[in-house]
Amino acid sequence: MTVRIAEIFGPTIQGEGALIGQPTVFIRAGGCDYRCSWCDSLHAVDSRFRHEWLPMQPDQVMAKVAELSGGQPLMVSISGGNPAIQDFGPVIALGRAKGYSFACETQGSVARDWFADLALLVLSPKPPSSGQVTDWDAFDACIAAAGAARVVMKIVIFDQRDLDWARDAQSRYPGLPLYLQPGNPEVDPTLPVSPQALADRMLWLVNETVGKGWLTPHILPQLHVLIWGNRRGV
Ligand SMILES: C[S@@+](CC[C@H](N)C(=O)[O-])C[C@H]1O[C@@H](n2cnc3c(N)ncnc32)[C@H](O)[C@@H]1O
Ligand SMILES: Nc1nc2[nH]cc(C(=O)O)c2c(=O)[nH]1
Ligand code: SF4
Ligand SMILES: [Mg+2]
Repeated sequence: MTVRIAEIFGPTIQGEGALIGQPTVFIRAGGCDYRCSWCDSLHAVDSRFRHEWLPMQPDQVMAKVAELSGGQPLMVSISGGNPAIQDFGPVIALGRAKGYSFACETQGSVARDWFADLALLVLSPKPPSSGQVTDWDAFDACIAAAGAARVVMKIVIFDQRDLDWARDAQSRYPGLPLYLQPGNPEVDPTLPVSPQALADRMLWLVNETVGKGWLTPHILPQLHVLIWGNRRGV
């Protein structure tokens, strides 16, 4: 069985959420069941780019990961698109046998049994600004599928409405560690990103959460955007 792969890149650092700063290689799956208005990875979502997505066998995927990591087993981050619309079980089994561990980013719309084989499942339900609607039953199924694996929730915030929505999500899942990250409205890979604008969005988010007595979330920027802007493959 092959998987459709938009890109495999690294080693880089995990720029978002619970593993921020950790060296990792990314496997970006092609194809998504969502169409978020502000998606920063359209080259792995929009069918206009479908011709760039390569069908790969699990051993080909892991050979590329090993080449990029210099054969050193590290954390592999599976993202997309939505990797959960495909079967990454064989890739993860092969990688784990070679000493790699795996984290996966998904919106929580499709549950997979291979979630239980992850070192970390990052569930990133989409707030109102995305234009998508969360199916909480599907989200619950993702948490159940993860079993004993570590699970966190990461929510992108563009505005006050998103923040109110995130607060509801947190009260729905009080046991899930919550990571908030400011939304990046400038996702064109050919245009520069303003570090000051990134800092301003972080400041707004900190003031609207910590400053409003909301004390439990982790609030983090997209570190890779700060370093490399919207460049692909970093
Ligand atoms: C490109 S998505 C791929 C994985 C999966 N489809 C998902 O959304 O979780 C990876 C992460 O990037 C976040 N993201 C996408 N576009 C963004 C933007 N414009 N600003 C900030 N975060 C963004 C998503 O919310 C998600 O947490
Ligand atoms: N460095 C880096 N960190 C990331 N964290 C989540 C990413 C993603 O697109 O899923 C991402 C990415 O594309 N690059
Ligand atoms: S779910 Fe993720 S990959 Fe799919 S459109 Fe939204 S942000 Fe992009
Ligand atoms: Mg990204």
